[in-house]
Amino acid sequence: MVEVDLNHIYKKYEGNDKYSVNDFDLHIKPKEFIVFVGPSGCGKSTTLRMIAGLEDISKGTLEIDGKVMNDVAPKDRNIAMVFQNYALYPHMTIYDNMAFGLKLRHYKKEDIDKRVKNAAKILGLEDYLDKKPGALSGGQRQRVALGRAIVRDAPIFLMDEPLSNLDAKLRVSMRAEIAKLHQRLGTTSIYVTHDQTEAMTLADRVVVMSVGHVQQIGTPLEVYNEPVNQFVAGFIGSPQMNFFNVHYKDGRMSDGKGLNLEVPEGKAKMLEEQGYNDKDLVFGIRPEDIHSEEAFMETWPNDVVTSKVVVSELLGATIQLYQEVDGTEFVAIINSRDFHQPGDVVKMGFDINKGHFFDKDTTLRIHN
Ligand SMILES: Nc1ncnc2c1ncn2[C@@H]1O[C@H](COP(=O)(O)OP(=O)(O)OP(=O)(O)O)[C@@H](O)[C@H]1O
Repeated sequence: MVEVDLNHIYKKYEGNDKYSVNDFDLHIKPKEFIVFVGPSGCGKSTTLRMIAGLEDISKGTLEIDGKVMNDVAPKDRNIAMVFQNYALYPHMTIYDNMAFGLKLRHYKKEDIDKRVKNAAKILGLEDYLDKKPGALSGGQRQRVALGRAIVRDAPIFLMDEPLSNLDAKLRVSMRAEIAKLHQRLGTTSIYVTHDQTEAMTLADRVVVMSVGHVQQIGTPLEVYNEPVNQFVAGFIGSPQMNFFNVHYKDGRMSDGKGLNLEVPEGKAKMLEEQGYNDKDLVFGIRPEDIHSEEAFMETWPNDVVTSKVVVSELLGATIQLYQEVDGTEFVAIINSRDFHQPGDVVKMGFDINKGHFFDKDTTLRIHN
């Protein structure tokens, strides 16, 4: 199995005055599943394409198993890539589509046959080998595209938004198939997506990017529970974390309107020790850390907010309750037993200990 090193990599496209990728520094361990995630234009595809050799690296080095690859041609990097628009040949059968890359590389006929049939078995495509892509569903076509990568037996898989052309339901099932495939083959994989759910469910480690810069690298739980800054906190998680502009003073925070809450001792001490007493801050709390249970509100009576329901989305076991307090909106995920209609006035308990404070200027998370 193969490791990949991106050492302080930069990319500037010809004609642009700014770098599209800045100081990308990452060591990818053998068998790791890495996901680059971030909004459109953040530089994730560019980074992937530099690894594949489809774009030049402006500065820094790319190493595969300790060998510098910057000037090695894409075909000699031993990398298999799956694209968003599967790029299948419409006039060829599924068998020939999967065999094509191997034929170009002059593999023996028997070897090709063995590899294609094995990949078809892994992907449940055995009954479709004689068909043309036009006869297949979107999900099946995407499987063929994966099959083309599998037959190569390449030690590195690169995937650029491979599921984004599929409908929502198919995306979820293909996501699970990709996870299973990775468990089975153990190929070092790099996957690009703008969908944080895909990133969280597939990755061993996530690289969160924004406007050409890596914001945080960590396991899905690390980036969820310990975001380095407000961008990561807001980007990872759905619905997204609620943010409030508050003023903190002597164990309380207030937004100057309907929000005036007690800050538990530990958090208050942390803020004061770092010089944040009597300062403006951003407070962030995830929807699942806002509670409707009486017992919670009795325990923390000074962290209860009275709000008005704006939208109530019933998801089954839970409801996403969008609410408003003096013009400030927030969302809570609560048990659907506590169902409420728009217009209802409700009380919600904020679990401040689970929340995060961010420096207003640097946007960095304040922590011990
Ligand atoms: N061929 C190119 N020439 C000039 N600039 C480019 C080129 N390709 C990408 N860029 C610029 O580089 C930046 C990063 O683009 P990139 O495609 O890597 O982002 P991305 O995160 O993959 O976004 P998306 O999900 O929209 O593809 C963007 O500002 C884009 O305009």
